[in-house]
Amino acid sequence: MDANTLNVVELCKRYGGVTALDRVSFAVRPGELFGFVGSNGAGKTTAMRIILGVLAADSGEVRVGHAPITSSMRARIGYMPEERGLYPKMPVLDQLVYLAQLRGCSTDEAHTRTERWLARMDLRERRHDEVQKLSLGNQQRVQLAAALVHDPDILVLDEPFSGLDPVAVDVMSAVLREKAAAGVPVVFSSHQLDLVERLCDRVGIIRDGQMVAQGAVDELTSAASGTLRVVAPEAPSGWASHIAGVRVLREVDSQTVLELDPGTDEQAVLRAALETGRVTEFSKQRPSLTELFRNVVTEGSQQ
Ligand SMILES: Nc1ncnc2c1ncn2[C@@H]1O[C@H](COP(=O)(O)OP(=O)(O)OP(=O)(O)O)[C@@H](O)[C@H]1O
Repeated sequence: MDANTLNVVELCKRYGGVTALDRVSFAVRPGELFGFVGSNGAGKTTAMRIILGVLAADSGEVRVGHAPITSSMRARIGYMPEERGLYPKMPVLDQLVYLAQLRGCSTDEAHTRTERWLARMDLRERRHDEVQKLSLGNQQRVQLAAALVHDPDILVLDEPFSGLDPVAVDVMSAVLREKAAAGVPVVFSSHQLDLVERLCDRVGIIRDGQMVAQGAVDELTSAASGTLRVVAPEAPSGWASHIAGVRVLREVDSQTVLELDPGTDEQAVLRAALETGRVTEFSKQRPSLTELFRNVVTEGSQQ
């Protein structure tokens, strides 16, 4: 394992009668963008707070490489907390310089890096404004700059995209990609699954404190039961409804969309379609990450 891999091992955390985390494990390698997704209250913020040491786990461990994380390693993490946590009355420039110094930069270095991030985040004209006077999206840009200004070795961002306009989403995405390309392990939580699908190398889906799926988006969506689109112009209505392991999702004119249980033989479906006459299209559609997420989350709530 790479010495800079962020390694979360079997974390457990309870709040009274609520199990917020139940043996949650995942690893984020240098250069990897890891998307952490789950419904409200699934346990994402709790896991991130434990990584940062803001909260203690009941059991389990956070490691960097093979070594248990130390406070000096934690100081090298760039963190964007969900509750944000900037000083509302402090001007943007002073705030970033202060945070950079707090994390070990010299005064000159803190100013140079702050200027660089202000330019990158398109905040130069706002440098002397109090944070509380900025729009929410601009406060978020300052928050990202605050997480990055000390050039961290690891990035942990709690919903960095929430409330951003499309231009700011692009800026944020580009910055995260760059940091990952520079060898930083990046983990972020988000409810914007199309964005997670586009951006991330791997994702982890958490439900009620348990990691229920984890892997590359491609791997997860290709392993999931997808849908089949069949165009059979001569087929009578309901032609597929008797096939075992098959559910008819839609039937419009000659087009039928089917969902197959895992393990159902697609060739049997094709044979059944051919028995009705011509088949002009037979194609498998992978679920999107959003569909996969919905399936995983609803499966759990039906148990
Ligand atoms: N300080 C606390 N005291 C009691 N329960 C808490 C506390 N913090 C979190 N919880 C509970 O722990 C569970 C996990 O919460 P957490 O904030 O980690 O979820 P989340 O996945 O980040 O949710 P969201 O997407 O809404 O931000 C929830 O049931 C929540 O109500």
